[in-house]
Amino acid sequence: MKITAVRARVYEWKGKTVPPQGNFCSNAMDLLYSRQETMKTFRFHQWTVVEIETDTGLVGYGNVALAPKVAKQIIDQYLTPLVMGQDPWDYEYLNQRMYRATQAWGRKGVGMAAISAVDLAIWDILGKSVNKPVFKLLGGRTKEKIPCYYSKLYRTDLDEMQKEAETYLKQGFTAFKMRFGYGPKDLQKGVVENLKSVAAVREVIGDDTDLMLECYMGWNLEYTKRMLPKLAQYQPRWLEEPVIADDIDGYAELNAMNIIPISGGEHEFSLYGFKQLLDRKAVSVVQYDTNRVGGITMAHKINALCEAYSVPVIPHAGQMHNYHLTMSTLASPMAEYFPMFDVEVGNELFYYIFDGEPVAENGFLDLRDDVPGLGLSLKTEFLDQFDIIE
Ligand SMILES: O=C(O)[C@H](O)[C@H](O)[C@@H](O)CO
Ligand SMILES: [Mg+2]
Repeated sequence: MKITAVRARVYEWKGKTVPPQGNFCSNAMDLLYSRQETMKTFRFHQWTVVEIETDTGLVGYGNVALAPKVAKQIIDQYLTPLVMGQDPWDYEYLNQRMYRATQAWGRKGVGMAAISAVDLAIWDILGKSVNKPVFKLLGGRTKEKIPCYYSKLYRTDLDEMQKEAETYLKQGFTAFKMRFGYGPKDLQKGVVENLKSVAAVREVIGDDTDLMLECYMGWNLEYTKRMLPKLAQYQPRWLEEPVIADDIDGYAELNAMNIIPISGGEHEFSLYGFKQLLDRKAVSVVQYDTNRVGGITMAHKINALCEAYSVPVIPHAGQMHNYHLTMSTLASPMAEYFPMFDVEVGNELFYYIFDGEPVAENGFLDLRDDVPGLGLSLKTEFLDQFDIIE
């Protein structure tokens, strides 16, 4: 089998969007600007879809949501020439070829995200060529169904957050991730507001559910050290991305305090990036995203590394490319899950582009044994709400 075509298309959403409400979500820009300003950077309203065709007539789909227009340029100009005419079953060789050819500039960030999109499409083809779902090529079914956590609860009015939590508690979720709306610049008033929001959500979901807390890189080491003892009473399962991804020493210091497990990884890349996080005990939960980290080929290796280090893998964002990795390893106990919403941050844009995503029921997701490849097809229903950049 040979790769005969690679197409990278940017889907740019032009439909209705829900602007960030309230203090929405702390983030890395908060140390520079006001939240209303920083929330403008917090938009993922484009997605690049990669289609790879083979001489046997198969078509595989990959995707990338980090800097999608730049990722397209990287795919068109650098990665396509490296995979054209190649056998997709040589996926380790092809992943290494793309990774090593771009080492000078691509080993972190959008370079790896572009490689991931091509790699996902290759694995979609592999599954389709043997009529097996991708997880069956990685280790098979390790769970009857995948437990998942409801992920949203951005910081709005507390009664709105409580209503949202109640809605999804009633749908059977037993794990919830919420976002903080305040950080170091908001001083003690922000500390109080952060604690109020956690208390409000915990009050609704009860003490017998998992609660995860998301900072999205919006705090710093000093502030987090002050917050951890105050948050411990709410028994969070983890505190996510308190500092920026490059502050590995900060992660390690916070994790070593052993007050609340620190999680991260959605902004880390490659097998070596995660080896560094694990060697330095920087995180207690690894959260790579398979469409960022280097693709399925790379994520599969990281799963094995995490198993050896006894650090659980709970990939960022859910979405089918991550569910196959979670299904195929005991190192991954659960998945993140964004239900389909009006387009807000953009985490939900995936649902407007692809068909095939499983819908959570009672806090579980199922992957079918009889759907080959990644199990996705391109949705036509919302095409008129996208500008497509070929
Ligand atoms: O962990 C997550 O889901 C990400 O950090 C989100 O995609 C981001 O929108 C922050 O909530
Ligand atoms: Mg996160």
